[in-house]
Order: sequence, then structure tokens, then C-alpha cells
Amino acid sequence: MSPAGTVPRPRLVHLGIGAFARAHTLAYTARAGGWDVTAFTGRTPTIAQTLTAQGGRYGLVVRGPETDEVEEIAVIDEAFPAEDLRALRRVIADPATAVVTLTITEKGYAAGSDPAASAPARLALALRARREAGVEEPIALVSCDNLVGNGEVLRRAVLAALDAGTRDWFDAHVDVVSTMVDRITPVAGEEEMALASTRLGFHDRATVVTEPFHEWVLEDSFRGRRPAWEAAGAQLTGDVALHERRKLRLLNGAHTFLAYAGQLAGHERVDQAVADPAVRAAMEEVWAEARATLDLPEAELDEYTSALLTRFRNPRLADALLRIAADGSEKLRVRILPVIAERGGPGRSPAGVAAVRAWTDWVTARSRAGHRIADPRAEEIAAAAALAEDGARVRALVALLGEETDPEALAAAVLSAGA
Ligand SMILES: NC(=O)c1ccc[n+]([C@@H]2O[C@H](COP(=O)([O-])OP(=O)(O)OC[C@H]3O[C@@H](n4cnc5c(N)ncnc54)[C@H](O)[C@@H]3O)[C@@H](O)[C@H]2O)c1
Ligand SMILES: O=P(O)(O)OC[C@@H](O)[C@@H](O)[C@H](O)[C@H](O)CO
Repeated sequence: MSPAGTVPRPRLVHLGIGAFARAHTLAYTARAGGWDVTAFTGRTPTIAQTLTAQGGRYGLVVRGPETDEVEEIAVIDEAFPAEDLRALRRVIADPATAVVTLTITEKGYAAGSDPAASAPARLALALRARREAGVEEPIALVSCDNLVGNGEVLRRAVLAALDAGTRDWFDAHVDVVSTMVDRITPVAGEEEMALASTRLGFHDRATVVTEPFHEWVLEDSFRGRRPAWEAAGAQLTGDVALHERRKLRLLNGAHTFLAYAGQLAGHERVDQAVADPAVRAAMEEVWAEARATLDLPEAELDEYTSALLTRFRNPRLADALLRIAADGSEKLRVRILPVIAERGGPGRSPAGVAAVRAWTDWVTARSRAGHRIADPRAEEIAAAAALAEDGARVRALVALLGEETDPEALAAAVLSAGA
């Protein structure tokens, strides 16, 4: 509550306080200045408790190829667990709030009306509270997850969970903004927490470690207030789609390929996988196919992939392939299958097929070794991986990837890729 007569500082609400949000979205917001943040976890409450205990601040370790820079980020002034709907309703209905950013992972956008299980459903309830409070300033919902058209995906998921009255109110009062986000953010460990604690002078248990590179391209469609993110290097544009496709197909597509092919070749980290000549050559094939689907000048694509290679090679970032391997059934649909489809099918996309093959091989080996696969379709994957007959196993796994590419044709190509 601001003292009588003073204008409250504008507020941003963030849903999903994972490592990436702390390294990217919240760091940009801190640098833009002038805004406070109320942050909610996406699922488990732990990080909200940790942040509350340390006054919302945390250390950002920016790990270059040779040195670390450590910065304190102090932009969060309230943190709550996802299930605290009362806090979410209160803060979204507050006229000081003008922006909601989200990093809830690809699977977090599954439409659903149960607020206990669905972030969009929680947001729908909170938007109803804003309408009932009579707030007129448009609020912007800004998706920062690795999805094509992430704004549209978010809009559909929220609309599906809204009551009729708020659905009628929505267009006049809510902007939904697509963004392309980029900053490789591995999982921080004890070493980084100790480094941040020593440099910043408090016991930091919410440290994040990230690379020096960062990029954020946002659709320029805010009717209400927003932080001056451009002051922190963000780009506002009329066309995010091409940026999204370039990043998802080249960076994330290669990451997904490396996650499975790299681990199958015995590597644990991205830098190790790209140092393996066979894995690297296969990744270049994935790039060649993805590049052919992108309407960008060759020189620009050369520059982009060469910069990516430098980023992937950063040995001090220690980005675990296992982190990237999570949720493969969601990620292949976004990063690899559209390339196969646009190339004209599996027959014209051997590298895309090799990526799918690497996923089927890796989930099978890992599941048979007794591990639960981190994936929203974990049970179906385990059941498929247990099938003894290869054809049935691959068909069952490929069927979990949706219909973007004909599953029968894709499964047949995957099977013959391994023959
Ligand atoms: N880490 C990166 O390098 C990176 C870079 C660009 C974009 N991203 C985006 O950020 C997302 C999160 O990555 P991270 O590194 O912060 O991971 P993380 O594991 O540190 O955090 C994941 C966050 O998502 C929430 N979440 C998970 N499942 C959810 C669900 N079903 N519903 C609602 N919330 C859910 C978690 O509670 C947590 O807040 C990625 O999935 C990706 O879309 C990450
Ligand atoms: O974050 P995810 O789980 O969507 O994907 C794993 C990585 O490909 C991803 O985190 C990249 O590191 C990131 O997208 C780089 O900006």
C-alpha cells in the first residue's frame, strides 16, 4: 500500500519463478528500473519460501568462457506459491499491476480449467477479479516460454478457462504478447551459490548461473504501461514470428538433437557433445535442414549458427544434456517436427528423422534402465519403451508426438534410419 497521496509504483506479476525467469525476464525488469515484482511459483512452493527468506534478492552469476560476473538482482518484493490464489487475485486486481510475464514451461500451457493444475486457469480466475474490481487499464500477458506463437498459445489457454463475463471483457482489457527469449541457463549448483553468497554478502539459495549472451524480442502491442525493457537491450518489433522460428529451430532444435544423440554417444554436457566430431557433424545436418525452412539471408544464418557454436562450446557453463532432454515429447513437436513437415515429410528430412530416432533410442534405454522419464507423457513413454518388438515400440513412441507429421510415415523412417 502506498502512502496517501503518492502514486503506487507499477507492478509486474511473474508466474513460474524458475532459473530462466531469474536469469532473463526478471533481470531485464530489474535493469529497466522503476517496477516492483510479485512472483509466483509454477508448481512447487520451495523457491517462493527461499526468496521470501532472503528478501526477494538473489545472485546472478554470468559465466563467460574465462570469468564470472556476479550481480545482485533485487526486483522481487513478494513471492508466493502457485496455489496462493488469494494473493494472485489481489495482485492482478490491483490497478498498479499492468504486466504479467510467464515462464511455466511448454507443458504449462495445456488448456485446463482446474486452477490447482493449470496456470492459465489460475490467471483466468485472477482476471475475473480484475474485471470485478473495475480496473480499466489494459494488462499485458507476456509469454516467455520456448513455443511458436507463445502469445497465441497463452491466449487460447486463458480464454478456454475464462467465465463468460470475463471473456466478453477480455479483448478491451487484456493484451497478449508473443516474445522470443534467449539466454542459456543451466541449473546452478552449490559452487555457484557459494560464489554468489561470498561476493554479495548474504546466504544466497536462489542463485542462477547463465551465459553473457541474452536476447529478448517482444511484440510491440502493449496498450498499457510496461517496463522500459529496451533500456536493458530488449527489442520491440511488429514481427516476432521469424525470430521465434530462427531461435527454436536452430538453437533449441540443435539442443534437442544434442540432448539425445549426445547422451547416447556417452556425453553429459553440451560442450562435450559438440566437441565430438560425429555428433557435431550430425548437428550441422539438423541445422542445414532447419536453415532451409527459414526465410533469412544466408549470411545472417551463417553468423547466427557460428555464434551458437561459440555459445555451445562455453566449457564453464556446464549445461547438462539431461536438463535439455526433459519434456522431449513436447519439444520435438515445436523444434523438429515442423521442419520435417515443411521439408515435405520424413523422406526429405533425414536429419530430422535422426533427431526423432535419437529421442526414441534414448527414452527406451533410459526407461529400461529403470529411470522415470521427465516428461508430461512419462507413463505412456515407459509403456511404449517396454514393448519388446521394435516396430511396435517405435510406432507407440512416435504416436506421442502428435499429428504434425504423419506418425506412420515418421515411425517407418525412424525404424529404417536405424537399420
Ligand atoms: N533454461 C533456459 O535456458 C531457458 C531459456 C529460454 C527459455 N526458457 C523457458 O523457460 C522455461 C523454464 O525453464 P527454467 O530453466 O526456468 O526451468 P526451471 O525448472 O528452473 O523452472 C521451471 C518453472 O516452470 C514451472 N512449471 C513447471 N511445470 C509447470 C506446469 N505444468 N505449470 C506451471 N508451471 C510449471 C516451475 O514451477 C518453475 O517455476 C523453459 O521451459 C523454457 O520454455 C528456458
Ligand atoms: O528450456 P527448455 O526446457 O524449453 O529447453 C532446453 C534448452 O533448449 C533451452 O533451455 C535453451 O537453453 C534456451 O532456450 C536458450 O535460450
